Amino acid sequence: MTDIWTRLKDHRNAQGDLRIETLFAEDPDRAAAYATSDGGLVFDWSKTLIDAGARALLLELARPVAARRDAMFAGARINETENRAVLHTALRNLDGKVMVDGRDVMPAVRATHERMRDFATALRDGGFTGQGGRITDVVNIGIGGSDLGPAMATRALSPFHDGPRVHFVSNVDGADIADVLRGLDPATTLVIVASKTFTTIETMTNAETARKWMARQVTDPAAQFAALSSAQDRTAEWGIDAARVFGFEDWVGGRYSLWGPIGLSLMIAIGPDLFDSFLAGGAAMDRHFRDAPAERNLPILLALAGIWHHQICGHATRAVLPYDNRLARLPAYLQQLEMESNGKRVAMDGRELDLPSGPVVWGEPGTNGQHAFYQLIHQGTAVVPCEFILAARGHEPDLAHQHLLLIANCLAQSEALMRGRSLDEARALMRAKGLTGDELERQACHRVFPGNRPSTTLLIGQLTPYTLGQIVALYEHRVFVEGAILGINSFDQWGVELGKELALQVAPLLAGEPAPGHDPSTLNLARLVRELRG
Ligand SMILES: O=P(O)(O)OC[C@H]1O[C@H](O)[C@H](O)[C@@H](O)[C@@H]1O
Repeated sequence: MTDIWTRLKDHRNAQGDLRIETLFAEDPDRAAAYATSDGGLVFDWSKTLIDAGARALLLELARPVAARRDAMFAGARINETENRAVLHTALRNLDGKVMVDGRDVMPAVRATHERMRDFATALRDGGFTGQGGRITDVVNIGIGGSDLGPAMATRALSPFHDGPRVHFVSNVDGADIADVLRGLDPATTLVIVASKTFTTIETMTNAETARKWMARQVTDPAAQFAALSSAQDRTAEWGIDAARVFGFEDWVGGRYSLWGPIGLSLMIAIGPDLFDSFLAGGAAMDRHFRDAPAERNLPILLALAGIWHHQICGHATRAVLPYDNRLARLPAYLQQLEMESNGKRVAMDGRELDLPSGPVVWGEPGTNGQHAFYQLIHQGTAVVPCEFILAARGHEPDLAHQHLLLIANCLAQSEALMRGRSLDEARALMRAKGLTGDELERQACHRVFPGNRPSTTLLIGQLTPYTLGQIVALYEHRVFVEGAILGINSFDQWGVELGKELALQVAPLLAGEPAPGHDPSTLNLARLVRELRG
């Protein structure tokens, strides 16, 4: 562990039971000094125990990030275990020139983007039809990065939908596709098979099911399929016409792929111009990440707050709490982005990490979470740093009073987490209710909130394609910064392989075939399943 980590831990230890409120009392400018903004986004990290000393040390920790950031944007093969460049940023900076192995990759990126625009426009204005007429519904079949991004963003931007209805199928559980296809007309439905590798078993199984469903009603099912993939040989083999295949290169990681062809369903829903506005928001965040000094650099500050809470303070999880119902899928999206990227046990050079890697990320929109798990956040024994996300304006002018109530709840939660309620305050409350003596004491202790629980708030004006682009790129770069500081390769995902391999070996067991090498518990469970299936 380098000296700087030790100094940070020492600093935290020296803080002892310092309270966040004390930091505000000592520094009248704290609220403003720890509310960093760019491009209309405000990141308030004042309700944390990061004081001036911690801030200086954290910024020192971030110093080596710049070189790696520049290497990423320059197309260096920073994904070393897969020997790939990392250039999802090229998908949203369409005017640029990006060299990979001496070749400018941007003309091809722009050409695909144009084809996507043309296809989406044709679907939306009726230039492309199904065998039963105008396309009314689009079903995106994909999983992981080929699902979570477009599903999250499509839901987030529902006020901007003016195209065909868009649905998502991901799970290999037949219940998923059955529920989505029920009620759809195959003759007016377009199925998009989204898979970078075009080998993912869930996606290929669902795609086959959709093809059979389509074939029952239309004469040429393949004509109503499109594919998004970097494996164009496989899409052709599967029978999808190259005119409806939108490709991308291996330097776009699955969980970073929303900006290109994998975003087609979103483009169809909101239209190409608003999709470009989403890209512009992401590109603006890229410029900010590249140009802003570390002390005002939002991705760096989000990452440093994360490192402070997880690696330094030892808080095991982080809650993402969007006070925006349309961001309901954001926590799931961030789970893949953050946990698949930084949930590693070895550093880039193969040595075991001597610090914890990324935290468990979880969450639900407010105010719903308040009536479910906030009890633990306020009074449980574990400290859960909370990340609130909030838009000043909603999209329902007639319901502005509800939006104000939503905002009030969000601000109240972060205040309550920090402030808490002392035993004396709890006693006074009980006294006001007429309790006295032992009964007062017995009840009061349950009403104590320890407080001093950290939170940050990301505030935006309104959730639009542009601001969503800013937010998604912000989180991508935050993950990058955390990975760079920890020395992790944030762009591979070897940890998903073993389970996939074993699933193939377990399948014969379920059919009652001999399959050597399984443990007694798995054998027993497979036997019980066979019995229950009859
Ligand atoms: O897009 P695909 O190749 O179908 O991959 C879909 C997903 O599968 C894998 O399990 C990876 O862990 C994910 O990173 C990826 O997004």
